[in-house]
Amino acid sequence: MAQYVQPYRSSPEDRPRPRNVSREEAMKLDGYRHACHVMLYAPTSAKLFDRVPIRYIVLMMMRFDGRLGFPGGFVDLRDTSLEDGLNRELVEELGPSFNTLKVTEQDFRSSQVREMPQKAITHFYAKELKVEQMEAIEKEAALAKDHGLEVMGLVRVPLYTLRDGFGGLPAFLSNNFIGNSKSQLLYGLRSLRLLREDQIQDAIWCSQNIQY
Ligand SMILES: O=c1[nH]cnc2c1ncn2[C@H]1C[C@H](O)[C@@H](COP(=O)(O)OP(=O)(O)O)O1
Repeated sequence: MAQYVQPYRSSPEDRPRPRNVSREEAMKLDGYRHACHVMLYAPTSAKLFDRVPIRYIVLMMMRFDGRLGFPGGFVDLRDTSLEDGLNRELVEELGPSFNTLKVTEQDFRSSQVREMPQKAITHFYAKELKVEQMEAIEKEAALAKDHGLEVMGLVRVPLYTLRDGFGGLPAFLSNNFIGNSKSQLLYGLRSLRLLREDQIQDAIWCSQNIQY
């Protein structure tokens, strides 16, 4: 359930940055809420315009607040584990597939602690699927409980950069992202080697320096 939180009044540079912690350390910290989100991805041989390789389908969503983020949400560790709580959120946001297609501890990638706007730990997961599973999730999501409410729609992340130097991943990165989901996306692309480091750096640079 989304909660209203007082907006930031400080400039971005003044805000404390989230820090990486191990899963073990994260689980020992007191006084923090835990949120879990997952990057679902699937290798594909599809080509845009029969020419530009899509390479991977990577799923994010447009949230109720107009920002991009990954599926998932807050998990109450008093009555569930991180992964059970995450799968429950996924059923609400994406549909019943996640009663069987479960995200597990093996899909865990990282934890980050933040102090503002409220003390929270964000746990990030990534799960590889087959194209057919991904397409089934996309179809099913329109019938999920949260569709049109907390989830305005699923989006695929373009991993290519078009000839104009901005279309594709750079333009996508210039959107507004919730919390640390943009750094989670870049971390996921990097650590799973869905893109090379130079491709990621170029896309970040173009997203900040070129606008069409
Ligand atoms: O994709 C995300 N990556 C990191 N942090 C995220 C992401 N999406 C939301 N958040 C933040 C925002 C909130 O502080 C918490 C939980 O938000 P949400 O997913 O909207 O969860 P509820 O529906 O409120 O349970 O994580």
